[in-house]
Amino acid sequence: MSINVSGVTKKFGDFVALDDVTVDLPTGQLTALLGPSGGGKSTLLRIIAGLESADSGTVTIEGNEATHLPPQKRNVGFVFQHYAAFKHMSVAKNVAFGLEIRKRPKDETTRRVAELLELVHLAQFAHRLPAQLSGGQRQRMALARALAVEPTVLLLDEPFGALDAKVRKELREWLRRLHDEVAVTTVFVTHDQEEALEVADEIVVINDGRIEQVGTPDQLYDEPANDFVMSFLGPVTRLGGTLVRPHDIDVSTTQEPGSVRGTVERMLRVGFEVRLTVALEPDHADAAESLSAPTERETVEVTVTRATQRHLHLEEGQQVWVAHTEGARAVPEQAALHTPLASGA
Ligand SMILES: Nc1ncnc2c1ncn2[C@@H]1O[C@H](COP(=O)(O)OP(=O)(O)OP(=O)(O)O)[C@@H](O)[C@H]1O
Repeated sequence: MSINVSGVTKKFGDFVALDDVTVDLPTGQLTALLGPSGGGKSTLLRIIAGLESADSGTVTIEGNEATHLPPQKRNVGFVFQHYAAFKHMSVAKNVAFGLEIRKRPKDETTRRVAELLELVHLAQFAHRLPAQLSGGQRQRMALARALAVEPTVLLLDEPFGALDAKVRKELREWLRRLHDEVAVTTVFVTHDQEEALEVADEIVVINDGRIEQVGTPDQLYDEPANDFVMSFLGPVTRLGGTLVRPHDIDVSTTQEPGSVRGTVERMLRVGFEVRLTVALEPDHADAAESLSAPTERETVEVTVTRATQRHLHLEEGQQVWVAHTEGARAVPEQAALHTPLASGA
């Protein structure tokens, strides 16, 4: 195990930012720390980097006890959301900086910088100033600079967070390819579930200073440990006291065993899929209650393909029956959900 965090607690005054966190981050992999804002992701990353110290617990990097080592002795590379480049130095000089202060031979530095600029596809911009680069190019320069000193571990704190959606998407595909080429153990912070699912080998879900689940993207998506992880990783809806993904619900125009009757209230076509909002028939108990206090009908979100919609001739106002698909992942609904349901996210 490359990075081992054991029993780490961090408080800011009375506020517990990390609560007895233990996790192993595997060597050579790309791991995402994923969770909502304020959950403690950056604090954990900064403790691994040595930029913040834990109140208790230990950090080991490649078998070396690092808990009390200063950042420069941990051999980690770090990239922040807003990268502070040396404004008056060329891109090549910025990348060379770490090698020069380590007094590496000049020809070695020149060769290494050329290699790195090639790797991050900035070779043609070597002599530009950072201000003459786009935001995405600047972040690639930041990565080259962090990689220059051959860190054991690369730590990225929302590296693409300040960029627009299109560039962000390009850069995360690029990061995945870069990691496949360089294979340095990389940990990156993100609050974007799509980014984590698309890029990471392993995801650590952090919420309220605690780890909710650790697993591969498939494990987290298919076998969420609890309602929080399930809601955070993709759209969910409620049916029969459980949380279920909208595409894990079958729609039928005839009654099937165990199905619930409802009416298609809204139908929205989004690309290749069709999203239905089905208002469920209240059961007898609810119906009796609603006589005294009329309440809104319970609705369930269902996603079907265009082919299914056409085949069943589904339209608004139509009566349908809904049921969990066989083998659907359904997590019992808890009294209080940690986050609002993210339907259609
Ligand atoms: N230096 C500090 N002093 C006081 N509170 C802090 C400090 N740093 C972080 N916190 C608090 O600790 C909690 C966790 O912060 P952290 O930055 O680790 O969260 P995060 O999951 O990275 O969130 P975000 O995605 O918004 O960056 C937050 O509530 C934050 O306000």
